[in-house]
Amino acid sequence: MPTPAIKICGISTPDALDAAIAARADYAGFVFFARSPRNVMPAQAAALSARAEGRIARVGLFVDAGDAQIAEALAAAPLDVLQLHGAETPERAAQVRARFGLAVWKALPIASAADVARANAYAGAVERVLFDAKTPKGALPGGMGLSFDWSLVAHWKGPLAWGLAGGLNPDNVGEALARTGAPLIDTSSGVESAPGIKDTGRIAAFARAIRETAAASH
Ligand SMILES: O=C(O)c1ccccc1NCC(=O)[C@H](O)[C@H](O)COP(=O)(O)O
Repeated sequence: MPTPAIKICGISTPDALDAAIAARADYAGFVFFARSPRNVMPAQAAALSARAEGRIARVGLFVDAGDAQIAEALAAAPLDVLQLHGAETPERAAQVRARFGLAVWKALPIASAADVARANAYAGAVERVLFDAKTPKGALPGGMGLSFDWSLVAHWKGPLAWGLAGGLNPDNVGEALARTGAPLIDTSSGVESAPGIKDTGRIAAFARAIRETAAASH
């Protein structure tokens, strides 16, 4: 199995960003959502974006954001990908892609096969879907350390690129990769010591576990 792309989400400090780069992660996620313990303010995002430029791709995460909020973030911090993590429809996602001219990823909350099937509607509207765990009503829509039944997306052959998220950490990511063959793996709380506090050792261990699993499959 090829080594999947690795995304470390919820980065809010230079140390965490440097750890993701040192671990050879492909994507660093910055959360623009006020309720999140990982929320970054525009000035903070600007510094992180500049530090990341040319070293790791920058993903901005938004939850049901209007154009004005996304434009404000982009004015402060150039981004390479916009990740939509709310209830955005395929039409809204396509609108965001056209308006900002950036790759768009749509996160989908998964608890059943019907949830996975919803991904098909995003073909042509976004570059990638990210299968994540469904979180309880009223809770944050991501970054909760919850996983879902990986067999629902095992070796998914849909009409667009995809990724796996939700409750992944250095201890379980090898099994998740072996069981799903996901081409992109995303984590946030699984590489933290407390909500919003990234642990550089866990970031390194996460990437190592992924590479060891991929290498062992050859
Ligand atoms: O991380 C957050 O605080 C967050 C807040 C609101 C929407 C999404 C959020 N995170 C999304 C991510 O990309 C996470 O990496 C993904 O949900 C997996 O999180 P975790 O289960 O903690 O690894």
